Amino acid sequence: MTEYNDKHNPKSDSQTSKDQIIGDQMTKVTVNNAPDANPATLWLIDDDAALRMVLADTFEDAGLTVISFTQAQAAWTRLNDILQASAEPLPDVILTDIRMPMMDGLSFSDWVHRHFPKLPIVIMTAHSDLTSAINSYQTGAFEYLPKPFDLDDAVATIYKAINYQPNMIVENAITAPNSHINTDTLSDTSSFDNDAIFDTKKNVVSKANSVSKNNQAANHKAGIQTDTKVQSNPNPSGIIGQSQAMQTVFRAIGRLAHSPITVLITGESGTGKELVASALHQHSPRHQQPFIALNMAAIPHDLIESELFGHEKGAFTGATTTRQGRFEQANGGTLFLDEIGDMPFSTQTRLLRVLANGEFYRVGGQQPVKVDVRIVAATHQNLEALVKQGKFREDLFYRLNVIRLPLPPLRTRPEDIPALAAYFMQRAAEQMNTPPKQLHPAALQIVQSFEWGGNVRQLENVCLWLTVMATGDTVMVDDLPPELLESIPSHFEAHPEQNLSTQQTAQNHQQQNGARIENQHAHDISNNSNWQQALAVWAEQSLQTGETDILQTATPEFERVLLMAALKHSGGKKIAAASLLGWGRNTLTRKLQQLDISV
Ligand SMILES: Nc1ncnc2c1ncn2[C@@H]1O[C@H](COP(=O)(O)OP(=O)(O)OP(=O)(O)O)[C@@H](O)[C@H]1O
Repeated sequence: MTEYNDKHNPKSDSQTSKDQIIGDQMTKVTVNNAPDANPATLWLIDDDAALRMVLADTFEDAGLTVISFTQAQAAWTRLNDILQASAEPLPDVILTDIRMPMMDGLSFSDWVHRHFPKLPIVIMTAHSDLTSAINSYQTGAFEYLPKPFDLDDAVATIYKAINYQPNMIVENAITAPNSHINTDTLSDTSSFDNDAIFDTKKNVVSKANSVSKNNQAANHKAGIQTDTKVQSNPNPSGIIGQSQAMQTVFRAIGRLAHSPITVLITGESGTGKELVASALHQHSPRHQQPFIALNMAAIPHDLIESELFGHEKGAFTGATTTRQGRFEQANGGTLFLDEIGDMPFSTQTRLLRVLANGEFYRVGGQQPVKVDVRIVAATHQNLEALVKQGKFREDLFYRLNVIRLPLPPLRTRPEDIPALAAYFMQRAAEQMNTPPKQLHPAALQIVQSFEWGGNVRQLENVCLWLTVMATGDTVMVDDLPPELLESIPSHFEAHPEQNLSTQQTAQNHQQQNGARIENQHAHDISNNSNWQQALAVWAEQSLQTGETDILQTATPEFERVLLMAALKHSGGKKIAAASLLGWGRNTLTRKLQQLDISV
């Protein structure tokens, strides 16, 4: 007989674990290995049996009583019974997947949060984008775990949820002065598959979460509303990124969007500070009010005060009418103060006053103006250093620095580049009214290893440049702009064959090819000591950018490398090279033609 435990009634004599499905609900007899005689109870909801089993084992090993459900609806039914005054106690925490048949995890989380606001829910999802993070937190979830996640991190998150004090979900992150967004519980999400696979017991890899058409009907029956507006556009903020660093940013936006708290976004120029500020506004309750962005570095210092606070008629020469400042224009919404480090000292003092009491005077004004504005500030400068140099007010710094959201430079997250480049190529093509171009894998490799001092903005501009300047549908290495080509180490020419001309003399061909082949070979040996690994990385990146038929792309490249090595070894002699490769002479000739290699 199957039974389930709760924390007030632990099954002390059980030393084994077994699953049994009863109807659509699976209960699990729990092994209580932990010394805690009164373990907390976790309800685990996922329609993937293998994933459920791994997670259940992990949480049991961590000392929890686990009750597993194959569907959110089964858990919902049980919670409904509890709501109808059943004697059964509530779980201490719920961990649920998002996409499941009948009822999805977000709708379930929303319902639970409305009926049991103190019951923490952790949501796991294979869709590690901003929308998933925002949606999860908007349903009142305690935490959001993008798959694949580290099981140790998942356990830590679940225990954090169990110990959490109600009403502290947002405050956790925002009330601690000068807190940075925590990256501790995140793991690398750059590679997830759509099939149910288990990498190792440590990394949970995602499954294909098919959404049942029954979802909406079931939700309707259960009186649950789903946010179809958000779901209809998969990426309304246009923020791309799957790297761990960007996951942290998404979680921060998800957590902070609903709070009126001041946020200081830091990061190099072009990392997306304004985009993130706008996303914070877009996903906030203020989204129907104005989002006003003002760049302190772009306004002459003597105009900043009237720009920010407005002025009365006659306040200064040229002030022929009374004018509202940005603060008034942003009333009810968000004011984004970009390059805050460039704000003049005197304006800093006035800003501090507005932040303190929400009031200010227009330039030349006698009456205080009261506004309700959320401030999001940004800087690429080191504000602490500016404070030390006496250029930035320390008290303003502390007021702005309540929550700091650092954005990672692009060079630290090359795994985001394929998707970003594909996105910008598509956008540029739409702008130019041409079909989108694709980066050849060799060109992409160079793009990914570039330093990107101008960060995402520079990549965006390069994609625009390529859309206009590159000739074919596929951007080859030679098509790249000079700054990228110059960045290639002198011994490395990614695809030397592209530079070979049929008009060169035979001797030139042989000499040049010999040298190029040698260089290429040296590069390959020094960089691809584990070529299978390099190939795996390439395959993963190609698939992430939505490529198909990758074998068709990879096979000629594979042959090209071997062919170049054989030619190098034979000193450019084709018959010898063919024999080194195990090909006949005709095959080699055909391959040279197919691969467009001139020897
Ligand atoms: N993660 C991202 N996904 C998609 N587009 C991005 C991303 N990050 C930045 N961009 C794009 O890059 C460009 C620069 O971004 P943004 O202006 O927000 O950077 P910034 O950090 O505010 O720059 P600056 O400090 O120079 O003002 C914009 O066109 C923006 O849309």
